Amino acid sequence: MNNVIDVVGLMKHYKKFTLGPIDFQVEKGTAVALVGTNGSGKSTVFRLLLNILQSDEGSIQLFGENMVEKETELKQKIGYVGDLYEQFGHFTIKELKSLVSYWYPSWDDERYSYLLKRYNIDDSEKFGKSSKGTKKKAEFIFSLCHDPKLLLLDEPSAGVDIVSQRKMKEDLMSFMEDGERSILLATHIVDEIKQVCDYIAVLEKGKLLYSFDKDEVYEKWARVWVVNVTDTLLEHPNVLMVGRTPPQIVTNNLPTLENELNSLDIAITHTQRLTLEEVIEHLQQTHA
Ligand SMILES: Nc1ncnc2c1ncn2[C@@H]1O[C@H](COP(=O)(O)OP(=O)(O)OP(=O)(O)O)[C@@H](O)[C@H]1O
Repeated sequence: MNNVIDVVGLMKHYKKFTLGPIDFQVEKGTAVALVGTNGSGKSTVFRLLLNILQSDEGSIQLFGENMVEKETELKQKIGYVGDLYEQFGHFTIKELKSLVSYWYPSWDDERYSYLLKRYNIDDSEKFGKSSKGTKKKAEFIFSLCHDPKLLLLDEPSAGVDIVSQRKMKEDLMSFMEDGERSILLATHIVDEIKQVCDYIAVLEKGKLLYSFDKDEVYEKWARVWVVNVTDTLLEHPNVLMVGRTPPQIVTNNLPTLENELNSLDIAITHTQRLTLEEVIEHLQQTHA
Protein backbone atom coordinates (compact mmCIF):
# COMPACT_ATOMS: atom_id res chain seq x y z
CA MET A 1 0.00 0.00 0.00
CA ASN A 2 1.77 3.09 -1.22
CA ASN A 3 -0.93 5.74 -0.87
CA VAL A 4 -0.72 8.24 1.97
CA ILE A 5 -4.16 9.59 1.08
CA ASP A 6 -6.95 7.40 -0.22
CA VAL A 7 -10.35 9.02 -0.63
CA VAL A 8 -13.37 7.10 -1.96
CA GLY A 9 -16.82 8.51 -2.70
CA LEU A 10 -16.32 11.50 -0.39
CA MET A 11 -19.34 13.82 -0.13
CA LYS A 12 -20.27 16.85 1.93
CA HIS A 13 -23.55 18.72 1.50
CA TYR A 14 -24.07 22.34 2.42
CA LYS A 15 -27.28 24.21 1.77
CA LYS A 16 -25.96 25.81 -1.42
CA PHE A 17 -22.97 23.63 -2.23
CA THR A 18 -22.19 19.95 -2.62
CA LEU A 19 -18.71 18.54 -2.60
CA GLY A 20 -18.25 15.25 -4.39
CA PRO A 21 -18.52 12.41 -4.80
CA ILE A 22 -14.74 12.62 -4.90
CA ASP A 23 -12.20 9.82 -5.36
CA PHE A 24 -8.51 10.56 -5.22
CA GLN A 25 -5.16 9.25 -4.04
CA VAL A 26 -1.85 10.77 -3.12
CA GLU A 27 1.03 8.37 -3.51
CA LYS A 28 3.89 8.30 -1.00
CA GLY A 29 6.77 10.49 -2.19
CA THR A 30 4.67 12.72 -4.43
CA ALA A 31 3.40 16.29 -4.21
CA VAL A 32 -0.09 16.98 -5.58
CA ALA A 33 -1.47 20.44 -6.31
CA LEU A 34 -5.19 20.95 -5.72
CA VAL A 35 -6.30 23.81 -7.93
CA GLY A 36 -9.70 25.35 -8.40
CA THR A 37 -11.48 28.68 -8.59
CA ASN A 38 -12.66 30.39 -5.40
CA GLY A 39 -15.41 28.40 -3.74
CA SER A 40 -14.69 25.18 -5.66
CA GLY A 41 -14.33 23.23 -2.40
CA LYS A 42 -10.58 23.00 -1.72
CA SER A 43 -10.70 24.06 1.94
CA THR A 44 -13.66 21.74 2.48
CA VAL A 45 -11.52 18.82 1.22
CA PHE A 46 -8.72 19.72 3.67
CA ARG A 47 -11.12 20.03 6.62
CA LEU A 48 -12.63 16.65 5.79
CA LEU A 49 -9.18 15.04 5.50
CA LEU A 50 -8.29 16.35 8.95
CA ASN A 51 -11.61 15.34 10.47
CA ILE A 52 -12.30 18.97 11.41
CA LEU A 53 -15.45 18.47 9.33
CA GLN A 54 -17.42 15.24 9.11
CA SER A 55 -18.34 13.87 5.70
CA ASP A 56 -21.87 12.82 4.75
CA GLU A 57 -20.66 9.91 2.64
CA GLY A 58 -17.47 8.14 1.63
CA SER A 59 -14.26 7.09 3.29
CA ILE A 60 -10.87 8.66 4.01
CA GLN A 61 -7.77 6.62 4.68
CA LEU A 62 -4.50 8.27 5.62
CA PHE A 63 -1.37 6.10 5.66
CA GLY A 64 -3.71 3.15 5.11
CA GLU A 65 -5.67 3.83 8.32
CA ASN A 66 -9.09 5.27 8.96
CA MET A 67 -8.81 8.92 10.01
CA VAL A 68 -11.89 8.82 12.22
CA GLU A 69 -10.66 5.76 14.16
CA LYS A 70 -6.98 6.70 14.46
CA GLU A 71 -7.16 10.48 14.51
CA THR A 72 -4.62 11.23 17.28
CA GLU A 73 -2.03 8.78 15.96
CA LEU A 74 -2.39 9.91 12.35
CA LYS A 75 -2.23 13.62 13.15
CA GLN A 76 1.27 13.08 14.59
CA LYS A 77 2.39 12.38 11.03
CA ILE A 78 0.66 15.39 9.45
CA GLY A 79 1.51 19.07 9.18
CA TYR A 80 -1.36 21.40 8.30
CA VAL A 81 -1.70 25.00 7.17
CA GLY A 82 -5.24 26.35 6.87
CA ASP A 83 -6.20 29.15 9.28
CA LEU A 84 -6.27 26.74 12.20
CA TYR A 85 -5.21 29.23 14.86
CA GLU A 86 -7.59 32.16 14.29
CA GLN A 87 -9.41 31.42 17.54
CA PHE A 88 -6.12 31.69 19.48
CA GLY A 89 -5.43 35.29 18.49
CA HIS A 90 -4.90 36.41 22.11
CA PHE A 91 -1.79 34.19 22.40
CA THR A 92 1.64 35.37 21.32
CA ILE A 93 3.23 33.24 18.57
CA LYS A 94 5.60 31.84 21.20
CA GLU A 95 2.71 30.86 23.51
CA LEU A 96 0.94 29.30 20.56
CA LYS A 97 4.12 27.36 19.77
CA SER A 98 4.15 25.96 23.34
CA LEU A 99 0.54 24.88 22.89
CA VAL A 100 1.15 23.25 19.49
CA SER A 101 4.46 21.59 20.40
CA TYR A 102 2.83 19.95 23.44
CA TRP A 103 0.93 17.62 21.08
CA TYR A 104 4.00 16.42 19.22
CA PRO A 105 6.63 14.25 20.98
CA SER A 106 8.87 14.72 17.93
CA TRP A 107 8.76 18.56 18.09
CA ASP A 108 12.14 20.11 17.22
CA ASP A 109 12.70 23.44 19.00
CA GLU A 110 15.98 24.08 17.19
CA ARG A 111 14.20 23.83 13.88
CA TYR A 112 11.53 26.20 15.19
CA SER A 113 14.17 28.82 16.12
CA TYR A 114 15.93 28.38 12.78
CA LEU A 115 12.70 28.87 10.83
CA LEU A 116 11.65 31.90 12.93
CA LYS A 117 14.89 33.60 11.92
CA ARG A 118 14.64 32.46 8.32
CA TYR A 119 11.17 34.00 7.99
CA ASN A 120 11.94 37.09 10.11
CA ILE A 121 9.30 36.44 12.72
CA ASP A 122 9.22 38.03 16.15
CA ASP A 123 7.41 35.42 18.22
CA SER A 124 6.64 37.81 21.07
CA GLU A 125 3.97 39.30 18.76
CA LYS A 126 0.33 38.49 19.48
CA PHE A 127 -0.89 36.04 16.81
CA GLY A 128 -4.19 37.90 16.38
CA LYS A 129 -2.41 41.21 15.81
CA SER A 130 0.09 39.82 13.32
CA SER A 131 -0.19 40.64 9.62
CA LYS A 132 -1.89 38.15 7.29
CA GLY A 133 1.48 37.06 5.85
CA THR A 134 3.07 36.66 9.30
CA LYS A 135 0.18 34.46 10.43
CA LYS A 136 0.64 32.26 7.36
CA LYS A 137 4.38 32.04 7.92
CA ALA A 138 3.91 31.15 11.62
CA GLU A 139 1.42 28.44 10.66
CA PHE A 140 3.81 27.15 8.00
CA ILE A 141 6.59 26.93 10.60
CA PHE A 142 4.31 25.13 13.08
CA SER A 143 3.46 22.60 10.37
CA LEU A 144 7.12 21.68 9.81
CA CYS A 145 8.63 21.32 13.29
CA HIS A 146 7.44 17.83 14.23
CA ASP A 147 8.98 16.11 11.21
CA PRO A 148 5.66 15.30 9.49
CA LYS A 149 5.41 12.69 6.76
CA LEU A 150 2.53 14.45 5.02
CA LEU A 151 1.87 18.17 4.59
CA LEU A 152 -1.69 19.34 3.96
CA LEU A 153 -1.27 22.93 2.88
CA ASP A 154 -4.26 25.14 2.15
CA GLU A 155 -2.86 28.23 0.41
CA PRO A 156 0.24 28.48 2.64
CA SER A 157 1.71 31.45 0.80
CA ALA A 158 -1.44 33.58 0.34
CA GLY A 159 -0.52 37.12 1.38
CA VAL A 160 3.13 36.18 1.95
CA ASP A 161 5.89 38.44 0.55
CA ILE A 162 7.88 37.35 -2.51
CA VAL A 163 11.11 36.54 -0.64
CA SER A 164 9.26 34.36 1.89
CA GLN A 165 7.32 32.69 -0.94
CA ARG A 166 10.63 31.70 -2.48
CA LYS A 167 11.87 30.37 0.86
CA MET A 168 8.65 28.37 1.30
CA LYS A 169 9.14 26.78 -2.12
CA GLU A 170 12.73 25.89 -1.19
CA ASP A 171 11.61 24.41 2.13
CA LEU A 172 8.91 22.36 0.42
CA MET A 173 11.34 21.08 -2.19
CA SER A 174 13.81 19.98 0.50
CA PHE A 175 10.91 18.43 2.45
CA MET A 176 10.31 16.20 -0.59
CA GLU A 177 13.96 15.37 -1.16
CA ASP A 178 14.21 11.94 0.52
CA GLY A 179 11.27 10.57 -1.53
CA GLU A 180 9.50 9.36 1.62
CA ARG A 181 7.24 12.33 2.22
CA SER A 182 4.20 13.77 0.50
CA ILE A 183 2.31 17.03 0.04
CA LEU A 184 -1.23 18.03 -0.89
CA LEU A 185 -1.07 21.72 -1.72
CA ALA A 186 -3.98 24.04 -2.56
CA THR A 187 -2.63 27.10 -4.29
CA HIS A 188 -3.43 29.80 -6.83
CA ILE A 189 0.28 30.38 -7.51
CA VAL A 190 1.42 28.63 -10.69
CA ASP A 191 5.14 28.88 -9.82
CA GLU A 192 4.50 26.93 -6.64
CA ILE A 193 2.86 24.15 -8.67
CA LYS A 194 5.65 24.16 -11.24
CA GLN A 195 8.45 23.94 -8.70
CA VAL A 196 6.97 21.78 -5.98
CA CYS A 197 4.30 19.48 -7.44
CA ASP A 198 4.34 16.30 -9.54
CA TYR A 199 0.62 15.97 -10.16
CA ILE A 200 -2.26 18.40 -10.51
CA ALA A 201 -5.89 17.80 -9.55
CA VAL A 202 -8.49 20.28 -10.75
CA LEU A 203 -11.53 20.80 -8.55
CA GLU A 204 -14.50 22.80 -9.85
CA LYS A 205 -17.93 23.24 -8.29
CA GLY A 206 -17.16 20.47 -5.82
CA LYS A 207 -16.20 17.92 -8.48
CA LEU A 208 -12.75 16.60 -9.26
CA LEU A 209 -12.61 17.26 -12.99
CA TYR A 210 -9.21 16.14 -14.00
CA SER A 211 -5.95 14.78 -12.56
CA PHE A 212 -2.74 14.77 -14.52
CA ASP A 213 1.01 14.41 -14.36
CA LYS A 214 2.61 17.87 -14.62
CA ASP A 215 5.24 16.62 -17.07
CA GLU A 216 2.49 15.43 -19.43
CA VAL A 217 1.51 19.04 -19.99
CA TYR A 218 4.86 19.83 -21.56
CA GLU A 219 4.92 16.61 -23.56
CA LYS A 220 1.37 16.23 -24.77
CA TRP A 221 -0.97 19.18 -24.34
CA ALA A 222 -1.31 21.46 -27.36
CA ARG A 223 -3.52 23.74 -29.40
CA VAL A 224 -3.59 22.69 -33.04
CA TRP A 225 -4.84 24.87 -35.88
CA VAL A 226 -6.21 22.86 -38.81
CA VAL A 227 -7.71 23.52 -42.25
CA ASN A 228 -11.09 22.16 -41.19
CA VAL A 229 -12.71 20.25 -38.31
CA THR A 230 -15.29 17.47 -38.33
CA ASP A 231 -17.98 16.60 -35.77
CA THR A 232 -16.40 13.18 -35.20
CA LEU A 233 -13.37 14.91 -33.67
CA LEU A 234 -15.55 16.04 -30.78
CA GLU A 235 -15.99 12.40 -29.78
CA HIS A 236 -12.26 11.66 -29.69
CA PRO A 237 -11.08 10.92 -26.11
CA ASN A 238 -8.00 13.15 -26.44
CA VAL A 239 -9.84 16.12 -27.92
CA LEU A 240 -10.81 18.59 -25.22
CA MET A 241 -12.09 21.45 -27.34
CA VAL A 242 -12.96 22.07 -30.98
CA GLY A 243 -13.17 25.66 -32.24
CA ARG A 244 -14.63 26.63 -35.62
CA THR A 245 -13.35 30.13 -36.30
CA PRO A 246 -10.53 29.60 -36.95
CA PRO A 247 -10.67 25.77 -36.96
CA GLN A 248 -8.65 24.61 -33.96
CA ILE A 249 -8.41 21.75 -31.47
CA VAL A 250 -7.13 21.53 -27.89
CA THR A 251 -5.70 18.11 -27.10
CA ASN A 252 -4.16 16.36 -24.10
CA ASN A 253 -2.31 13.93 -26.37
CA LEU A 254 -0.68 15.54 -29.39
CA PRO A 255 0.88 12.40 -30.95
CA THR A 256 -2.48 10.57 -30.87
CA LEU A 257 -4.31 13.56 -32.34
CA GLU A 258 -1.73 13.92 -35.09
CA ASN A 259 -2.34 10.27 -36.09
CA GLU A 260 -6.10 10.82 -36.02
CA LEU A 261 -5.89 13.97 -38.17
CA ASN A 262 -3.60 12.14 -40.56
CA SER A 263 -6.10 9.31 -40.98
CA LEU A 264 -8.93 11.84 -41.54
CA ASP A 265 -6.76 13.66 -44.07
CA ILE A 266 -7.00 16.94 -42.16
CA ALA A 267 -3.91 19.11 -42.52
CA ILE A 268 -2.37 20.88 -39.53
CA THR A 269 -1.41 24.50 -40.20
CA HIS A 270 0.15 25.34 -36.85
CA THR A 271 0.81 23.72 -33.46
CA GLN A 272 1.44 25.42 -30.12
CA ARG A 273 2.28 23.65 -26.84
CA LEU A 274 0.12 24.80 -23.96
CA THR A 275 1.64 26.26 -20.81
CA LEU A 276 0.54 24.98 -17.41
CA GLU A 277 -1.38 28.24 -16.87
CA GLU A 278 -3.28 27.72 -20.14
CA VAL A 279 -4.11 24.11 -19.29
CA ILE A 280 -5.52 25.03 -15.88
CA GLU A 281 -7.40 28.01 -17.30
CA HIS A 282 -8.80 25.88 -20.09
CA LEU A 283 -10.04 23.18 -17.69
CA GLN A 284 -11.60 25.74 -15.36
CA GLN A 285 -13.26 27.76 -18.12
CA THR A 286 -14.80 24.81 -19.92
CA HIS A 287 -16.48 23.75 -16.67
CA ALA A 288 -17.42 27.22 -15.37
N1 LIG B 1 -19.94 26.08 6.98
C1 LIG B 1 -20.44 26.26 5.79
N2 LIG B 1 -21.77 26.35 5.59
C2 LIG B 1 -22.29 26.50 4.35
N3 LIG B 1 -21.57 26.58 3.22
C3 LIG B 1 -20.23 26.49 3.36
C4 LIG B 1 -19.60 26.34 4.63
N4 LIG B 1 -18.25 26.28 4.43
C5 LIG B 1 -18.05 26.41 3.10
N5 LIG B 1 -19.23 26.54 2.45
C6 LIG B 1 -19.41 26.70 1.00
O1 LIG B 1 -18.71 25.65 0.36
C7 LIG B 1 -18.19 26.13 -0.88
C8 LIG B 1 -16.73 25.75 -0.97
O2 LIG B 1 -15.97 26.50 -0.04
P1 LIG B 1 -14.42 26.27 0.18
O3 LIG B 1 -13.98 27.21 1.25
O4 LIG B 1 -14.16 24.83 0.38
O5 LIG B 1 -13.83 26.73 -1.24
P2 LIG B 1 -12.30 26.98 -1.70
O6 LIG B 1 -12.12 26.24 -2.98
O7 LIG B 1 -11.37 26.66 -0.58
O8 LIG B 1 -12.30 28.55 -1.99
P3 LIG B 1 -11.09 29.64 -1.96
O9 LIG B 1 -10.19 29.39 -3.15
O10 LIG B 1 -11.81 30.94 -2.11
O11 LIG B 1 -10.38 29.52 -0.63
C9 LIG B 1 -18.45 27.62 -0.94
O12 LIG B 1 -19.58 27.83 -1.77
C10 LIG B 1 -18.77 27.98 0.48
O13 LIG B 1 -19.69 29.06 0.55
